[in-house]
Amino acid sequence: MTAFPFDIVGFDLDGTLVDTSGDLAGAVNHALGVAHRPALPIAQIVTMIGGGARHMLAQALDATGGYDEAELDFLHERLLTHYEANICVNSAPYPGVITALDNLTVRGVRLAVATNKIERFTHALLDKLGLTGRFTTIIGGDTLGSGKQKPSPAPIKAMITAAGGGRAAFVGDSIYDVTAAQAADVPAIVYRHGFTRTGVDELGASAIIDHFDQLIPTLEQL
Ligand SMILES: O=C(O)COP(=O)(O)O
Ligand SMILES: [Mg+2]
Repeated sequence: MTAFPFDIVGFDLDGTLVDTSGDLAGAVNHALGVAHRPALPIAQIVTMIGGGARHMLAQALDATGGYDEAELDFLHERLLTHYEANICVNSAPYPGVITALDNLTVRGVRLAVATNKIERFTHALLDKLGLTGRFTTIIGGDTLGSGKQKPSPAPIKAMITAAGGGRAAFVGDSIYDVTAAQAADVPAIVYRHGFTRTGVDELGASAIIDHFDQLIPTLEQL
């Protein structure tokens, strides 16, 4: 067996490792309910995920009549409280994720997460799914401070450093992931069935996978 071409494989969380659409949509619709606004369909809410919870809520409020900053602040807190209490009611890894993580680990690859989800929620969700121990490094949306979320390359660079350095690839589902990875000079692989407003084929990824059983062969060909 020839050496695997990557030392580190980093992953986005929402829409890449885990289908969190049910619980994120539940939290958005809870906040909309607090504001006496109509619920939105999951299919619409998934297009709002990727830039952090506050950005997701701002788009949902825009779609239901607009908002001011004070209202966004208040409803953001309510959304977070609801989400924390219901973080893994309807969230599960995508098909083939666990096997792909196993097979990368067998090849000696270090695994990492760089997500825009708040760090404590990231740990809570990965803990509930029994996945935390698989990752050498976990970088959340607030880990590096404000202004340093994806699409900034900062989380990808910090992830690589914290995971011990070496050749890295990043797997994500949205333009935030592709932009961040490319700015960090790391190939971006996009999972087709995640959450994205932009068409997957227009994201400019180095490769697209339809199923996680394609991840290792795809990485081997980059
Ligand atoms: O919390 C979000 O909006 C997105 O999180 P992600 O970076 O794991 O997709
Ligand atoms: Mg995502």
